[in-house]
Amino acid sequence: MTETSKHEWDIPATDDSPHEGGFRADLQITTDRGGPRYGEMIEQVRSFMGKVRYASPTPELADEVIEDLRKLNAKLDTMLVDEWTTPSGTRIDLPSRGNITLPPYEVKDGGPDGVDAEVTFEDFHLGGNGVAHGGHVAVAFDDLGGMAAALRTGGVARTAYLTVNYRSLTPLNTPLVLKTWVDRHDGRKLFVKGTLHDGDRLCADLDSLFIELKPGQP
Ligand SMILES: CCCCCCCC/C=C\CCCCCCCC(=O)SCCNC(=O)CCNC(=O)[C@H](O)C(C)(C)COP(=O)(O)OP(=O)(O)OC[C@H]1O[C@@H](n2cnc3c(N)ncnc32)[C@H](O)[C@@H]1OP(=O)(O)O
Repeated sequence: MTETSKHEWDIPATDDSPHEGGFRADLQITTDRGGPRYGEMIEQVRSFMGKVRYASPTPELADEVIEDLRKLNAKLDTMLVDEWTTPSGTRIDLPSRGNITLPPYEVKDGGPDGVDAEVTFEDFHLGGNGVAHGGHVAVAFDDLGGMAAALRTGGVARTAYLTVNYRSLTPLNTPLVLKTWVDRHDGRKLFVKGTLHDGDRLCADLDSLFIELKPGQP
């Protein structure tokens, strides 16, 4: 981990903020980390990952891309912080909170009754035959199911099981409606259901259990 603090939006990692269990209790939700163009940077990376999925470079082009990527990786090496202070995952103004490991989604409505989001699986999320990889569908359900649980309890929960039923093919590059809601809440157990629709067509549905973490639980 390297430290830099050249800009007001650089928040360096420190050792004095204790790790309190699996998720940090004082997880900050911010819109300024990473600067005003962080979202654009994430978009470029997403677009690059999608192209890599389909690109068949000549050996010469592969050489060039490797060189360019080395330079880019070296740039990012100068500004790495820990997972609690990276903008990725806390920028609620950006799709998927700026978290590149999630398919991009926008929360249209969210509260104790559930979450209503629009998700788009992109070229990067290709499984085969032009449609989304089932694992990426599960990732979207995990995050937005976890969000429904978090918004119900006011604290972060962890996935105990996640069952996804794939009912029909999930298209790429199409805005889809993903809904999650707490079907039953029993002590620390939150039984979360969800659906993913392409228009009227059901692509997949979710049956899951999230467990509310105890204070300090790793
Ligand atoms: C502060 C701000 C708040 C607002 C924020 C709003 C914005 C929020 C935004 C964004 C949210 C982001 C959301 C992200 C979501 C992602 C979540 C993940 O992907 S998590 C990673 C994958 N999951 C794991 O790695 C788990 C590994 N497993 C464990 O850690 C444990 O097994 C755990 C925590 C799940 C349970 O362990 P135990 O020791 O705490 O609890 P025990 O006693 O075992 O279970 C409690 C009850 O649940 C049942 N249970 C547990 N696992 C079960 C299972 N698999 N099937 C059925 N029942 C199970 C047990 O039988 C027990 O039930 P009985 O109380 O006795 O009735």
